[in-house]
Amino acid sequence: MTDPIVTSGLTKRFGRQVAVDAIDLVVPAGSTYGFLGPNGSGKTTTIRMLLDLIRPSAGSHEMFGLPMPASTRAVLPRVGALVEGPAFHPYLSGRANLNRLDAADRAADPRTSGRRVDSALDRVGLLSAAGKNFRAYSLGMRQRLALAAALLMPRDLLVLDEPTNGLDPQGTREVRHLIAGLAAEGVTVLVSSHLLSEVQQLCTHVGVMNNGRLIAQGLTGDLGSAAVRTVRVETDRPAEAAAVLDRLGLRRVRTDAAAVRAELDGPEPDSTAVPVREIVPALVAADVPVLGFAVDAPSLEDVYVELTGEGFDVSG
Ligand SMILES: Nc1ncnc2c1ncn2[C@@H]1O[C@H](COP(=O)(O)OP(=O)(O)OP(=O)(O)O)[C@@H](O)[C@H]1O
Repeated sequence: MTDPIVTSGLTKRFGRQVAVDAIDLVVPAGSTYGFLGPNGSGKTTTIRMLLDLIRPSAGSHEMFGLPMPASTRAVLPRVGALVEGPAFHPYLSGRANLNRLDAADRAADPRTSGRRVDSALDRVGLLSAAGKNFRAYSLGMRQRLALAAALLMPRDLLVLDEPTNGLDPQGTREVRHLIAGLAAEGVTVLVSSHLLSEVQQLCTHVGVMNNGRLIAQGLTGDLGSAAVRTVRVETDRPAEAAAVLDRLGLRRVRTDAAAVRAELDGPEPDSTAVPVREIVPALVAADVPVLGFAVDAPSLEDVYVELTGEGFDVSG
């Protein structure tokens, strides 16, 4: 199957600032692709270029194998998008707002409009609040309505920019569930997020943006295993422990008051990696008291921090 999104050197400059810097993004068919990165890293700008809301400064992209923006009219009906929310009318109900949007879609059959609108409202859990005025909606309800708007027609690809922004934990879980359900139906989903835990739970693939560049991309599981494992030795003699780890050939040995940490292996499978089982005996042989010992497998968070040098808001 053709990949729904393939970009080549896609670039956007605002004046002198390079917001998106020559990225080669590949969103495979059937994937749930988590587009991760800190605020300002270029995710929204990328999404806006993909949807032809702004024109790239350089590079190109294809969607479903068709060149963009030349094929916008053929491609966009296959794409549901949640980007900066559609303009909802504040004095109309949620349902009336969707009715308007549905009526404006030339591909939508007016005879089945009511059914489409109700089913979209139901999917996002807004059916019972459908009659309320939009302006009485909470931020979370507005976000759900925007999602419902993206789901009015069946889509091959959904592009969701921070869909859980403004949602409470319950709402976040529901949106995650909804996305998982759509993915299970075969819809490809590109979802941007600064929430690592969200991406880890939901996405088959991950791309990490930093300073406008796509610095990593691949299967969610592979990204974690590409990073190094670390060893942590708790001891009241950290300097001596550090000397032992150093001698064994561990990398980036660093100490604090009560522990020593070091890297066990490099990013690639490495035949020169130090066997874990040799570490504690070597410490004991050097008379270093070992009060605790752990090998930490890297999480996606470690990879992210390693790649971007930034902390991550994992709690949301
Ligand atoms: N229309 C614009 N004019 C000038 N600069 C812009 C414009 N849109 C975005 N930028 C800049 O481009 C950079 C990338 O912004 P973008 O919104 O794509 O990041 P992001 O990763 O989506 O972050 P966020 O999660 O905060 O939306 C930022 O430095 C931003 O200030």
